[in-house]
Amino acid sequence: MATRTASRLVEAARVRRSFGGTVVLDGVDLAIDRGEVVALLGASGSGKSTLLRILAGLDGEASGNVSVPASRAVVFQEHRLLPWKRVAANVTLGVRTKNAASRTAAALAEVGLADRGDAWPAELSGGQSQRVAIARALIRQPELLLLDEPFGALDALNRLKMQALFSRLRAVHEFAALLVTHDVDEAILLSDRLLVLDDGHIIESIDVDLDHPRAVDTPGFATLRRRLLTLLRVPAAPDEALS
Ligand SMILES: Nc1ncnc2c1ncn2[C@@H]1O[C@H](COP(=O)(O)OP(=O)(O)OP(=O)(O)O)[C@@H](O)[C@H]1O
Repeated sequence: MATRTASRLVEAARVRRSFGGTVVLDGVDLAIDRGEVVALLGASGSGKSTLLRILAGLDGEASGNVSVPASRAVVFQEHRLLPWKRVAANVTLGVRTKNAASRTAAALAEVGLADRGDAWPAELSGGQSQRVAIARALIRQPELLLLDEPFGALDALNRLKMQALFSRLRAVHEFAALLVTHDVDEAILLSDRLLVLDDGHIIESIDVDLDHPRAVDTPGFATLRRRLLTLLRVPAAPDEALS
C-alpha cells in the first residue's frame, strides 16, 4: 500500500463478529484516512454490512478495537425516511441549530431537490428518496459517511446520476467514506481504494491510481476490473474469455 501522510480518521483492529457459532468477521483490520473514499467489496454474505454496522456503532456485540469519528452519518440501500414527516422535516430531524431551516434548504438544493421540501416521502421516486437520504446525511456535515449499497435499489440511469452526484459532493465536502457496493465499476469510479472482504478477512487493499474524471472504457480501468473480478471469483464475461 502507498504511504499515506494524511491523518487517520478510522482505525479498526482485530474486529471479530460471529452469529451463533458462525464466525463472519475473523480479525478485520481497517484504516481510513481523512477525506479518503474506500469501497468495500466481497461476495454476498461475506460480512460487508456487518462491518459497516460495527463502524456505524450499530452493533454492540463485536469485539476488537474500533475508533471512528463522532461526526458520521449512514446511508442505507433503502432510504428510511419517516413517511409521516415532510421531506424537509426528514432532513432536519435531530439537527438542533438556529439555522437548521437554511441548512436543510441548502442540503436539498445540493442534491437537486430545492423545490421538494414540502413534499411527502410517498410523493417521491426511488431516486429522489435516496437523494433526500443523502441530504439528511450531509446536513450533519459528517467527517465520515458510511454507505451500504446506497444506489443498489436504483435503475441503471439513476445509478449513474447518483454516482456523479456523489463525486460532486465529495469534491465540495471532502468527507471520508466507506462505500459498500456489489458494483465493481461503481467501486472503481468512486473510490481511492478498494478493499476485498473474504472468509472473514480483508484479503486485498488496492489503490485506485486513475485520474478523474474516470471512464470505464480505459485500459487502466479494465485492468483493475479484471483484478477485482478475479479476487471476487466472478468468471470472466464470455467475450473476454474468448479473447
Ligand atoms: N443479525 C444477524 N443474525 C444472524 N446472522 C446474521 C445477522 N446479520 C448478519 N448475519 C449473517 O452474517 C453473514 C454476513 O452478513 P452481511 O449482511 O454482513 O453480509 P454482506 O456481505 O453485507 O452480504 P450482502 O452482500 O448479501 O448484503 C451472513 O451469513 C448473514 O446471514
